[in-house]
Amino acid sequence: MKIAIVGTGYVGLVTGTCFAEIGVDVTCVDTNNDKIESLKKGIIPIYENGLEEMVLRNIKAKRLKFTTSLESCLNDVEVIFSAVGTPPDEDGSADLSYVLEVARTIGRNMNQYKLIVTKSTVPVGTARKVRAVIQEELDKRGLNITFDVASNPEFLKEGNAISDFMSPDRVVVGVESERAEKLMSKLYKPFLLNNFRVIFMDIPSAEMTKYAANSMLATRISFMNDIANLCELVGADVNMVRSGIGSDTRIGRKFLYPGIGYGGSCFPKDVKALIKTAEQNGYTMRVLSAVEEVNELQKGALFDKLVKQFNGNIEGKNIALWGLAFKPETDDMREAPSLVLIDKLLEAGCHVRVYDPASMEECKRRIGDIVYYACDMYDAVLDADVLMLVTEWKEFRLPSWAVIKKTMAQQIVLDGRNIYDKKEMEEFGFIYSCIGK
Ligand SMILES: NC(=O)C1=CN([C@@H]2O[C@H](COP(=O)(O)OP(=O)(O)OC[C@H]3O[C@@H](n4cnc5c(N)ncnc54)[C@H](O)[C@@H]3O)[C@@H](O)[C@H]2O)C=CC1
Ligand SMILES: O=C(O)[C@H]1O[C@H](OP(=O)(O)OP(=O)(O)OC[C@H]2O[C@@H](n3ccc(=O)[nH]c3=O)[C@H](O)[C@@H]2O)[C@H](O)[C@@H](O)[C@@H]1O
Repeated sequence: MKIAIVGTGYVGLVTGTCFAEIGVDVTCVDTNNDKIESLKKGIIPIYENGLEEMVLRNIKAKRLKFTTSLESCLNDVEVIFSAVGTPPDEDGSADLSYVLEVARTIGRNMNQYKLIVTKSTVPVGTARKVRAVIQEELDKRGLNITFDVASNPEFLKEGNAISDFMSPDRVVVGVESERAEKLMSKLYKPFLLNNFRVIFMDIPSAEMTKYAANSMLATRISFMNDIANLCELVGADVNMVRSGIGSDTRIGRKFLYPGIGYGGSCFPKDVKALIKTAEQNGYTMRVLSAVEEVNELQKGALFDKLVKQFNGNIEGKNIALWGLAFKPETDDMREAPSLVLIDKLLEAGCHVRVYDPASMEECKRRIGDIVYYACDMYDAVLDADVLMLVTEWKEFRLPSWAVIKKTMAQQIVLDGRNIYDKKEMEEFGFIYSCIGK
C-alpha cells in the first residue's frame, strides 16, 4: 500500500516511519527544504528515542522517501495523512491555514480517488472545511472525482512516540464512508493484530475526542497542582495523597504528578482552543478556564519558593537550573515552564546557569546568551546559591550530592518535580523544598 504523510514534524515523521516499519510504502512531504534534505540523508531534526535508527532502516529498505513536492507523489498514493502544525492564532483558536493549504494542493492535483486523513489536532468542523476546499478546487478544474475525508487524531507523547504509535491504547478514527473505514482498518490492523482497538465514529466526535483527551489530562495535572499547594499549607504530603487516590481504579495512577505546570506544544494550545470553540458556540468552559489559570500560576511555584527562602532578597543570587525541556526525553521547549522561570530570575537580577541533556541548542536558539550554558550538570551548580530541578531527566535522579555540596556556595535545592527524598536531602545537609510537601 502506498501512502503520503504531509508535514514531517514530531507527529508526521513518527507516523510515516512507523507505517514504513510495518511494510507500507511511505512518502513524507514537507515544505521545509532543509528538513527534507537532512531527512534524505537520515539526519533527523528532532530528539526522539529510537527514531533515527528506524528512519535509517526504512530509508535503506526503500519504504521511506522524502520530498518537498506533494504534487509529485499525490497520484501515486491512495491515502494522504495531513500532520501539519495547527498553532494557536492570536485569539487562542487553532490556526488552520496549513491544513487548508494542504487540502488545496490536493484538490488542485488529484486525478483519482483519495482518502484524505487529518492527523493534526483540529477543531470540530475542520474535516468539513477540508472537504469543501478540495471540492472547490475540483470544481474549478471541472472534474468529478470521488474522495473521502477522515479524522484520525494522534495521541502519542513526545519522548515515547514510537512505542505509543506502535502499540496504542486505542486508535480513534472518524469516517463517513465504508470505503474509508476499510482503508483505515487495513492500515491499522498490523499494529493491533491480536487486539483490534480502532474505535470508529463520526468525524465531529473524533475531532472532539482529541481535545477532550488532552483537556482531561491537563485538568488532572492542574487539579493535582492545586491539591499540592494546599497540602503545603495544611502540612500534608502530596506524594502520599497521590498514591492514596491513584490506587482507586476509578482514578488511576497516571498523570497525577504535581510539578511546575504543564508545557509542550499541545496541552496549552489545545486547552485554549477548546475554550475558544466553546466561546464561539456561546458556551463557557469554566473548568478549563480554571485549569489554565492554575497552570499559569504554577509556573511561578519554584520562583516563589526562592523568594520565600531569601525573604525577598534574591538580587545577585547564582541559580543553577537542571532541565530546560518541557519534559524529559525530548529537546522540545515549546511552552516550557523553564522559559517562564528564567525570565523571572533574570528580571529579579539573578545569575542563571543552565544544563539540559538535549535542549541546550534549542534554548540558545530561543533566548541566546542571556544565561550561562554549563557543560554538564556539575558545571551548572558551580558556586550556585540554589539548585532548581526543572525537568526530571533520568541522569538527575541520583547525582553525587557529596560533590555538589562542595561545589555550591549555599546548599539549597528546590525540586520542581518531586524526584528527591526530603529526609535524605536534609541528612546530606541541604535545605530542600519540593512541590506539595
Ligand atoms: N507534538 C506532539 O507530540 C503531538 C502533536 N499533535 C498535533 O499534530 C500536529 C502536528 O504537530 P507537530 O508534529 O508537533 O508539528 P511540527 O511543527 O513539529 O511539524 C509540522 C510540520 O509541517 C510542515 N508543514 C507546514 N505546512 C506544510 C505544507 N503545506 N506542506 C507540507 N508540510 C507543511 C512544517 O514545515 C513542519 O515541519 C498539530 O496539530 C499537533 O497539535 C498531536 C499529537 C502529538
Ligand atoms: O497532543 C499532544 O501533543 C500530546 O500531548 C501530550 O503529550 P506531550 O505533550 O508529549 O507530553 P506529556 O507527557 O503529556 O506531558 C505534558 C506536560 O505535562 C506535564 N505533566 C505530565 C504528567 C503529570 O502527571 N504531571 C505533569 O506535570 C509534563 O511535565 C509536561 O510538561 C499527551 O500526553 C499526548 O497523549 C498527546 O498526544
